[in-house]
Amino acid sequence: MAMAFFSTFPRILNKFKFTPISSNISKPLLSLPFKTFSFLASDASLAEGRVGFLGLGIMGTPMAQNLIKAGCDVTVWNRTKSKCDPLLNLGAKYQSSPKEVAANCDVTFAMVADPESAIDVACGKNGVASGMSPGKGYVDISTVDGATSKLINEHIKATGALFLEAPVSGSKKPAEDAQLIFLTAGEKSLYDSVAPLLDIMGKSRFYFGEVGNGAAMKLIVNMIRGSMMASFSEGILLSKKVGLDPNGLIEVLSQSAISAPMYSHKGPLMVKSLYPTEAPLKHQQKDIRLALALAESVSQSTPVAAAANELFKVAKSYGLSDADSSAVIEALKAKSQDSA
Ligand SMILES: NC(=O)C1=CN([C@@H]2O[C@H](COP(=O)(O)OP(=O)(O)OC[C@H]3O[C@@H](n4cnc5c(N)ncnc54)[C@H](OP(=O)(O)O)[C@@H]3O)[C@@H](O)[C@H]2O)C=CC1
Ligand SMILES: O=CC(=O)O
Repeated sequence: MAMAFFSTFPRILNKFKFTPISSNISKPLLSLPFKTFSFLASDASLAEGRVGFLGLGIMGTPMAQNLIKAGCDVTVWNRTKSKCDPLLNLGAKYQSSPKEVAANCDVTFAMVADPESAIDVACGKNGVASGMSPGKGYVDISTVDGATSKLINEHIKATGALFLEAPVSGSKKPAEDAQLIFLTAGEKSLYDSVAPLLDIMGKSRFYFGEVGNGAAMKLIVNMIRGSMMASFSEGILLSKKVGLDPNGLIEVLSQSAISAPMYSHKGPLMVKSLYPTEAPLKHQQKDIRLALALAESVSQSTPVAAAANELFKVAKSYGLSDADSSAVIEALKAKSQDSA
């Protein structure tokens, strides 16, 4: 199939002196058998590709900004229209529905909240599928389950267009700094074509084969993330209770074999009971919930994640859905007070 936009991105990248992809793929990835590398198409004679971006929340806004700053021709849409304004001020175009964005762009990205919104945006009335046609591509970056991704794939493929799922690991700051990790699966030719765009927004990318595999990888990563955050919260509170400085714990962890950037980044704020939203707690709980369903579908026992899920549910019931996921610590504080 002739994919007009496939060969257009190199032109954009040449124009803006984009770093070749091989230089920003981190080394350890090279040893993984399922990692696929792509190279840019060489025909730079076609018109520049038009890129659509749907969903301008915490993640979508900086990702779309990076595309615009790199010189891409970006058209945006968001359910709450006012969130488009900062992007329009940077030079983005606007269309009034996902359908119109898809119809006016060569490749369209979506970064929305959850399975329900991803299906709505892709398959609903005035959704992406109704604006798709052969030669176009749709890349869903939202974190959803495999069944949702497969459903969207079917709707997009029925139009003759191509589909790629590409959820990301990395939060608000990595999105701003173009340091995201893309976990993709689906149409390989679309992966190859949009690789330059993924590289504008991220630091590395994986290709996992058939649709659903990228979603599964993302859910597993975030299941681990949620369990880590719950355990870290317990550690902070326990260190306090036994008279240790929790900042000391954070320092020790940072030098230890179990150090994680998340602990150093969020820990000092958690000690001060501050939870500026980077990764909304409701999304973290959604990810563990979906990961638990995935585990159940293959009869894999996940008791640690199940316990973490309960804690996130308690935090949600305390009105912390829109706080950062680190606010899960509040659920433990409340628990200790309840039992005191
Ligand atoms: N924040 C993070 O650290 C990370 C988030 N993710 C995942 O990325 C996705 C987006 O996250 P994030 O940007 O943080 O979330 P936000 O809550 O900040 O943004 C959610 C976006 O989804 C849109 N949306 C919600 N419901 C609908 C709907 N029914 N129809 C159309 N649009 C809808 C919102 O529109 P509106 O503005 O109108 O509400 C908004 O643009 C989620 O799947 C999340 O799990 C992945 C990695 C990291
Ligand atoms: O979804 C959040 C992340 O840090 O990844």
